[in-house]
Amino acid sequence: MTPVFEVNGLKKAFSGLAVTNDVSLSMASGDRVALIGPNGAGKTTFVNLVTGHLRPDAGDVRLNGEVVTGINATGRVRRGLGRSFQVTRLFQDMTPAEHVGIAILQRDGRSGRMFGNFLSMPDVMEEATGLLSGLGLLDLMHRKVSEIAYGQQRLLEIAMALALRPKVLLLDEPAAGVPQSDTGRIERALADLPADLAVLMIEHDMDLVFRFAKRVIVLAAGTIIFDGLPSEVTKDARVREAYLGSYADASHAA
Ligand SMILES: Nc1ncnc2c1ncn2[C@@H]1O[C@H](COP(=O)(O)OP(=O)(O)OP(=O)(O)O)[C@@H](O)[C@H]1O
Repeated sequence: MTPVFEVNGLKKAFSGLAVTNDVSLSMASGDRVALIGPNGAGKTTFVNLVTGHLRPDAGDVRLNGEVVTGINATGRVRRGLGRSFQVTRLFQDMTPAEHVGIAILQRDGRSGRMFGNFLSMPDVMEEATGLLSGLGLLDLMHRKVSEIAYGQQRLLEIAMALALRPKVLLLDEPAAGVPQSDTGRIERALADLPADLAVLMIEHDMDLVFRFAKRVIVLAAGTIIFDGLPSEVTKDARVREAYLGSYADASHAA
């Protein structure tokens, strides 16, 4: 079966320093993969190469078998690549309903002149309501973003990414900055993501990684040093040395 997402021999250097160093991996529909690694390992650079926000020096990115390396970020979104952002990029004066509504219109190529009255479009609002309801945001859908909690803003980002009906979803630290009391909501949202969606999550919180991922990829100094089962990652000598030593030595060690 053709992988839904694949990168081959991806390379990127900044000022001669290899930040992505011959990275290859593939994912199938329904995969739940965590990408971890120490600060500066190159995780964000990798995501930017995949989304089309950075151009690789070598290698290619494929979606559903199609090489998209020469296609811009918008074209990749149209081909099924979704992304939520590490830093919140929401408009404080707009509501969740408006954010998701705009994402739906963009997906359908109906943006532009229709922005003004889409809140009165039954099909758009029905879909937006369903998405926001699925993420526990129904009661807040007509409140301003500035009035809702940070954890709920992160959920809204996921709702917007899902509105684009991705086949592959990149989640950049979905729980970062969310108070402990609200991380349960994020975890539930992750558990409820569509079963056939391939999800690649960058995350530092290892407890969340172990609850979410069926496969863990470890990046260190731009190179994949481990790609395998969560139960194996804490036992791997290179991973322990590069990243997980203290975690693996704690009671979580498998
Ligand atoms: N545009 C750039 N120009 C020069 N160097 C860069 C650029 N972007 C990233 N780097 C460098 O590349 C390396 C990897 O950075 P990157 O942000 O991809 O790592 P990361 O694994 O996402 O780190 P973190 O977990 O801290 O977010 C770092 O040394 C960083 O300083």
